[in-house]
Amino acid sequence: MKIAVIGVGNMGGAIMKGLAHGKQDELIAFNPENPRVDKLAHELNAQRIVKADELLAAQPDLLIFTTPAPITTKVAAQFAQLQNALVLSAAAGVSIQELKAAMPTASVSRMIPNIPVAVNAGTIGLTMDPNLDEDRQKQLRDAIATLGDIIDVKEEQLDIVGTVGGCGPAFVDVMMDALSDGAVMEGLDRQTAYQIVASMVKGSGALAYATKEAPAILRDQVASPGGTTIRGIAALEKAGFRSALIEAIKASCGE
Ligand SMILES: NC(=O)C1=CN([C@@H]2O[C@H](COP(=O)(O)OP(=O)(O)OC[C@H]3O[C@@H](n4cnc5c(N)ncnc54)[C@H](O)[C@@H]3O)[C@@H](O)[C@H]2O)C=CC1
Ligand SMILES: O=C(O)[C@@H]1CCC=N1
Repeated sequence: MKIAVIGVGNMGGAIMKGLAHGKQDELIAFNPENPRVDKLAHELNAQRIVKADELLAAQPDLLIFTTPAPITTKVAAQFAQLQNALVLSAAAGVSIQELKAAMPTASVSRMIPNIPVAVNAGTIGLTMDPNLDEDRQKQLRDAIATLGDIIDVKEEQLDIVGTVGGCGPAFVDVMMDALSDGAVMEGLDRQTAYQIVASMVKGSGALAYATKEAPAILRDQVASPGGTTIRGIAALEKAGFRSALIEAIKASCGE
C-alpha cells in the first residue's frame, strides 16, 4: 500500500516509524522543507515530498493527516481531487464532517493515536467512515494494525479516548520523571533509575492489560499489610495524587 503521512512532526514521525517497522508499505513523508524530516525519510527509506501537486501525482492509497489541528482542513483541501484514496485524520478535535467539507469525494475516517505507535505499542481510538464497504474497511484497518491496539469508538467518544490514550503518555512521562527524581534522591544513579522506572511501567501496563483486573485489585496485590507500599500510597493520597490525575483529564478535555 502507498501511504502518505501529511505533517511529519512528533505524531507523523511516530506513525512513519511504526509503519516502517511493521510492513513493506511504500511510505511518503509530506511536510514543508525541514532537514529533520529529510533525515527521517532517508532512515525509513520513505519518499520525501514537499509540494502538493507532486503528492497528487504520486497517487497514494491512504493519506494520514498529522498536521496541526487548526490547519488540517486547509491542508486536506489541496488533495480534494484525489480519487479513491482513503483518508485517516489524527487531528484532534477536527470532525469527519469538517474534513468531508474539505475533501467531499474522499472516504474520511478519524483516529486518535498515541506516541508509542513509534514502537508498535500504540493505543489507537478509531472511528471508521461508516460508508466504507467491508473490503475497504479491512484495507484501512490492516494498514494501521501494526501500530498497536485499535479500539473502535463512536466519533463523539474520540475526544475522551484521545485525552486518556493520546495525552496519557505525557502524564505517565511526568510520573516517571518524578519517580526517577525520588530514586536519585535516595542515591540511585539517573540512568539506572530511568531504566527501572520504564521497565516497571511497561510491566504494570502489561499485567493490567493481560489480566483485565481493576487497577485497585492489582494495587492491593502489591500493598502488603504493614508493608512499605501502603505507606507510599498513603503519602500519595495526602499529596492529592489521584485528584491531580482526575483534574488533568478534565483540563485536557477543556473543562
Ligand atoms: N503528539 C501526539 O501525541 C498526538 C498528536 N495528535 C494530532 O497530530 C497532529 C500533529 O501533532 P504533533 O505531531 O504533536 O505536532 P507537530 O507540530 O510535532 O507536527 C506537525 C507537523 O505538521 C507540519 N506541517 C505544518 N504545516 C503543514 C502543511 N501545510 N502541510 C504539511 N505539513 C505541515 C509541521 O512542519 C510539523 O512537522 C495534531 O493534529 C494533533 O492533534 C493526535 C494524537 C496524539
Ligand atoms: O496535545 C495534543 O493536542 C495532542 C492530542 C492528543 C495528544 N496530543
